Amino acid sequence: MKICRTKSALREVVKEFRAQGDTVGLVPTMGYLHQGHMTLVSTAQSQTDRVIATIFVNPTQFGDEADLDAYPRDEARDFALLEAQGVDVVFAPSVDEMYHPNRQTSVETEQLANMLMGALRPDHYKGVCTVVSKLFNIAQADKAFFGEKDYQQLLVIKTMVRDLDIPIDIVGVPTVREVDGLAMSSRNVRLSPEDRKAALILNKALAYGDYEASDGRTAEDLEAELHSFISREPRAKIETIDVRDATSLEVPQGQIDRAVVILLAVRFGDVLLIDQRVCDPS
Ligand SMILES: Nc1ncnc2c1ncn2[C@@H]1O[C@H](COP(=O)(O)OP(=O)(O)OP(=O)(O)O)[C@@H](O)[C@H]1O
Ligand SMILES: CC(C)(CO)[C@@H](O)C(=O)[O-]
Ligand code: BAL
Repeated sequence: MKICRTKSALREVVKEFRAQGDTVGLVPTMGYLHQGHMTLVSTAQSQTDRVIATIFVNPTQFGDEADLDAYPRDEARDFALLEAQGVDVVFAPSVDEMYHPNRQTSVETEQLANMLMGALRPDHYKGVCTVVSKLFNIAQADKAFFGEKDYQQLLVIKTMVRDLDIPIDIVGVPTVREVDGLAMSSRNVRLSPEDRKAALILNKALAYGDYEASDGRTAEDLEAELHSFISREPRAKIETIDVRDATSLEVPQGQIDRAVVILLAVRFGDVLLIDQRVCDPS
């Protein structure tokens, strides 16, 4: 496995792959890898000849300095996992390598970036779109792979690619869960044992919501029911519960009769967890 620290080193490797006629898949991550990331990698390996994983904790998508500082990192372990899985290249640049000191350009999907998680984390999706478009430009991959767990992020990136005519296919990968149902996340290691147990309420709420969605509810009713369901867990501090159209993220009008997505953002201690589920009662 090649480790590239600079953009020019990565461009050179990609040029060699292209010369051999190989297709290239890109898996962007912020490291501290778990089985969710490894599933993105194996999906990429099944669809492209060469796979590049990137590890970069992107400061421009963190509004909260403390969240950035607390973000877990273990590069040696990440490299070992990627190598064992047969990844061709890992791109792990420094912040100075990624960003010009006088950078002036950013990318934003104006509407999608500022609703839901974007309203909760101002400028978050602007930071995501900017770094992801830079990664796309550097790696020139055929396909890029993202988790459905970060549902709004996936839609934001698909929209950016559509609006800016970026020549890449975006592939969404279903959420990988622990055996007890908790969605895998790098932030899970920061949960206390009590909060780790309490966080199981999220997946239970999604199953409950899926069942209730098919029973002639409005989105507003379902949000209220999910609110009382999750509130039964005293350690859960609800940030947002939203039931939205699964493709536009608009508020659905009237009884739910088409695919909606339930989006949860709930804090346990100081850790904000997100989870989602698409429900299609039609
Ligand atoms: N449980 C999961 N199943 C499938 N894909 C996932 C899962 N968790 C993260 N991903 C995807 O992995 C990619 C990199 O995500 P990231 O490195 O931020 O990991 P993370 O576990 O989501 O971290 P955190 O939620 O703590 O920020 C994203 O496309 C994300 O959607
Ligand atoms: C896509 C991403 C790697 C951009 O920094 C990040 O938002 C993530 O890990 O989901
Ligand atoms: N997986 C989303 C990246 C973030 O929380 O910043």
